[in-house]
Amino acid sequence: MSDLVESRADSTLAEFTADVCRRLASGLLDRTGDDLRDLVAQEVDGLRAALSDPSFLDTADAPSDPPFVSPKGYTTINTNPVTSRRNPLAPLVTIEHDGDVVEMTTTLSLPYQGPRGRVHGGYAAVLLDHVLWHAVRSRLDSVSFTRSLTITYEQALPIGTELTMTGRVTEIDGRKTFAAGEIKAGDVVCVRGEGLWVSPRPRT
Ligand SMILES: CCCCC/C=C\C/C=C\C/C=C\C/C=C\CCCC(=O)SCCNC(=O)CCNC(=O)[C@H](O)C(C)(C)COP(=O)(O)OP(=O)(O)OC[C@H]1O[C@@H](n2cnc3c(N)ncnc32)[C@H](O)[C@@H]1OP(=O)(O)O
Repeated sequence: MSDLVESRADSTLAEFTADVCRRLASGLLDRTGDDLRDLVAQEVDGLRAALSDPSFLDTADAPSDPPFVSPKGYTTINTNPVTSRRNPLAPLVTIEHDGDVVEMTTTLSLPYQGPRGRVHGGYAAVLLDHVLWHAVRSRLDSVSFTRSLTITYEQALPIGTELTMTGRVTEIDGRKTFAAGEIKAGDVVCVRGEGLWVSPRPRT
């Protein structure tokens, strides 16, 4: 990462706007009528205040995902639908590396619901893909892509409860890296995943 291409205030405004979008996306699914109107009005007021008076925004913390100029000279924004604070599709997650194990936590709200009260299985796969990719990435110098991912849904994965995703590499064989992990709600393993990540063939 190198030069910033936007002021800190503008990056903070962008992330504040993404948070507004997250709250609206949830509110649209659990509020109706006047309750929904109140939420929309409150968020619109917040956006207006943030635009007209920068001191409205809490700038104590540095923006999580400011755009930057990459070492290759491209202006880059983290678009990732799991981790980017600037992408309203991404829930707020923490990611920590502990030796070879990567741990990610998040709590998912209604926009991620499949069956009532349960996380959509496809999004559970997204979370596992991401945490396993991080585990793979931490062991390789090269880029790698998910080639296969097998998901086993053992228990309902709850909405509104903190989830912990863990991932670890199980084998490296040339361009192939195998990884496995799980998603827990509390102490209960709800979803398991295992897969293969392949680095592209070196250019000849
Ligand atoms: C890039 C940024 C880096 C910097 C990062 C820095 C900060 C990070 C910040 C933010 C995060 C950024 C990004 C993270 C994003 C997402 C994370 C999740 C990951 C993804 O979301 S990623 C998208 C989905 N993914 C794809 O878009 C892949 C599409 N695909 C391909 O692009 C090709 O498929 C490719 C190139 C992968 C391989 O192509 P290929 O032609 O080289 O492969 P080939 O067929 O040769 O297979 C090779 C060997 O695997 C064996 N093999 C194959 N299948 C097997 C199986 N099922 N089981 C056992 N073995 C298997 C073969 O038998 C052979 O083995 P052997 O070599 O021993 O013969």
